[in-house]
Amino acid sequence: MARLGIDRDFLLDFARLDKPVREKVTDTFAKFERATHAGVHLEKIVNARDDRLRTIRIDQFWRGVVLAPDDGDLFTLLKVLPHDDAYHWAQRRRVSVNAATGRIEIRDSVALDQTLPELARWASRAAEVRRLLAGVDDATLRRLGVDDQTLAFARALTDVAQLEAARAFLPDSQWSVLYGLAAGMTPEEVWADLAAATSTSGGERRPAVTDGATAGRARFDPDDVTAAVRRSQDRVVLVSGPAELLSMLSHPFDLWRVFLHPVQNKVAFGHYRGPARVTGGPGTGKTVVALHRARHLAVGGEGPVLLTTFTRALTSTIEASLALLAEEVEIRDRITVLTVDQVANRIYREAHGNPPLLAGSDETLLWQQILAEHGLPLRDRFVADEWRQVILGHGITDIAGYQAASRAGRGQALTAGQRARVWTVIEAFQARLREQGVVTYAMVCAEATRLLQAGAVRPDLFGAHAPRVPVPRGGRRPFRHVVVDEAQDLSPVQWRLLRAVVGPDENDLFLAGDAHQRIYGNRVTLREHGIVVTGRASRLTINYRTTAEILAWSLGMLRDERINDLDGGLDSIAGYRSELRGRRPVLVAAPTPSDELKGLVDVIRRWLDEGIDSAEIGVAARRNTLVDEAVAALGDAGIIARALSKPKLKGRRGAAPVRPVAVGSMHGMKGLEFRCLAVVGVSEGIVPAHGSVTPADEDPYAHTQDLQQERCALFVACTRAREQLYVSWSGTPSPFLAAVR
Ligand SMILES: Nc1ncnc2c1ncn2[C@@H]1O[C@H](COP(=O)(O)OP(=O)(O)OP(=O)(O)O)[C@@H](O)[C@H]1O
Repeated sequence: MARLGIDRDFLLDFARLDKPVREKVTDTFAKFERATHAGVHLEKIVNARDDRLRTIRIDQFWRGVVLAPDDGDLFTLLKVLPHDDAYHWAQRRRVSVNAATGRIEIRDSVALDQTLPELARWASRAAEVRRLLAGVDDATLRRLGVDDQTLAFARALTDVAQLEAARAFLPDSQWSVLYGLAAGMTPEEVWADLAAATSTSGGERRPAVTDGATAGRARFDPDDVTAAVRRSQDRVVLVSGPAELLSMLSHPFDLWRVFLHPVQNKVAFGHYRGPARVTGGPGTGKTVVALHRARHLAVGGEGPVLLTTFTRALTSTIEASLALLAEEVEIRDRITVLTVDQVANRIYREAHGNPPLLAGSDETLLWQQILAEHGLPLRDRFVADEWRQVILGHGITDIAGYQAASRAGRGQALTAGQRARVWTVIEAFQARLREQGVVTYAMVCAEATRLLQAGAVRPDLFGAHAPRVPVPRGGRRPFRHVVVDEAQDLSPVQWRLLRAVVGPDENDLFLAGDAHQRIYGNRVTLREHGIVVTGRASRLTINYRTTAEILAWSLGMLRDERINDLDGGLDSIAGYRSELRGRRPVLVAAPTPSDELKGLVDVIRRWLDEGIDSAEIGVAARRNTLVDEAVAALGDAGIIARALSKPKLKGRRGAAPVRPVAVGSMHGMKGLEFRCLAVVGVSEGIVPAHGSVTPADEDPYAHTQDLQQERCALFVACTRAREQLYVSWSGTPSPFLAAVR
């Protein structure tokens, strides 16, 4: 049966139209979809480079451009433009099937033909200039899907700026191949991005990039455009009916809902025989993948899905995105979105009532008091972490267990004698908590884990979503699947809880995270908690959020850091890239803090004058006092701003909603993004924050880890910017800026 496909570019055009035109477009294509194209008139285009391109009338002024292959099986909406532009666009374009991926690609054939001679002339005149892709031979380019016309163009390139300018007319995936190679990626790395596409599209075997046996042999029918469209999940979505069409057209800006990169697609919809993990730099779409994964598992209907992370601010952004992705009530109801602490709390409450929680500051005081009483020359933070990370984190209940425990990632070694003394202090601490009748968050988590392991938790505690499989492997648990976002910041005790909340089974745990964005002091080796992802780990490398300029600058801050992953190895920033271009970050030194705030007001005013919506502007600072000062300075200048930690501002009844500039701590920025972002107070003594770094002479290991955490917090803040980043300080700049100033 004939079907309708929507191309990514069509949706982007549609998003930019005025509402009345959008309504007409929606009407036209809803009719088109209902009539299954019979009786709908598609206009041929005179002088077209590709006669499979047609136009469709929307009204007197607007036209849609449709790819209508000869077999009439699949119609793809490519563009929606004013009448003359639509014809002009379609006349110049040629559709082809990429030889490496089998997906469709569209090029501006006329522009390519016109640019090539000039480029070749320039290249031959500048004979001493090295050709951009001199290091890559033709056979490799062909294996990566570069065809004759693009190859000729690629050979004439001498500068990456020429390639950037050619983005508008080269076929998409071939452009990405050339750009990746020009940026220093190896053919194998470029291939890895492409190869994933084909393993999700019908299971055709893909040869390695170096596989000489298949070189030059066509693997996909170059004329079968319909098959190519079906393989192109990253740019065309096939509509399953009018409801899906309307849903897509009602959220045209949210491309992530429908178009996934082949690697994202493969990871989100994969079948895993156990826990799986996806890593990737900032903005590579890990949250997007986690959301699609959760929906996919919910659609699978094997049982309830927990989608979890570590803060409430993150769960609220996840909730909002999930509302867009899982619109069907039945599917949405199968997904529970809660922080790990909320899950623990609910389990604890069910068994024991509300936990009498000890405030964090009181916990610190108690540790200090007990350490003083026992005369143990260790820092309170060290012993508190030892208790949380090692003892509660491994469910240790006696001294023998502690003596035998792995302390991987804890730094300072402890002899058996020292461990015995630490154990005594910890016992005294726990006894004091019992006397006072209070518990800490970590204890709530540990107790919830114990209850789960003892089978003492009702399987329907989080909702009555009876699993289709009556008793899953590993016994009844509240969830059949768990999807974790921002996995790098969970603590060992939280991992134990998550391991216990879902039975060991296929597709049980799915983790998304980035060790470079670890902003809390948790060091975890997942294997120790029964979560083994070996053979089921993937990495995303393309940043969809931030421009290449902002990304490269931010990555510069982490270049020499040794970042531990979640499995005892090291993570790397190699290969993260963005294909978006923009302005370089602006760095501003102010003589005094008040001058710095004046500079902040000026830059925000400039952004507002440029037409940036105030809600798309953010300000980040390390200290909460600086957050308050920034809100006040903006307020005094007549710019409405809100501290993220404070309740939302309410407008007057009937008035337009208030859209304040968001001001938050670097930690509070996690999970957010802004078109324009100012990071202020990046001065010595503030970044890294004074009290947050253990002095090197007290504990060199903790010192290094604390510094890294602070550096990561600045990195997280800066990578929230999509288009413009402004970084300022007063007095001496932060030492973290030394590498990038
Ligand atoms: N396939 C896609 N198509 C369009 N936009 C995408 C795609 N994938 C991700 N994005 C967009 O990129 C931005 C970053 O995505 P997301 O928040 O999922 O990344 P992340 O890896 O979780 O980032 P971080 O680790 O920095 O929090 C979002 O605006 C998202 O909508």
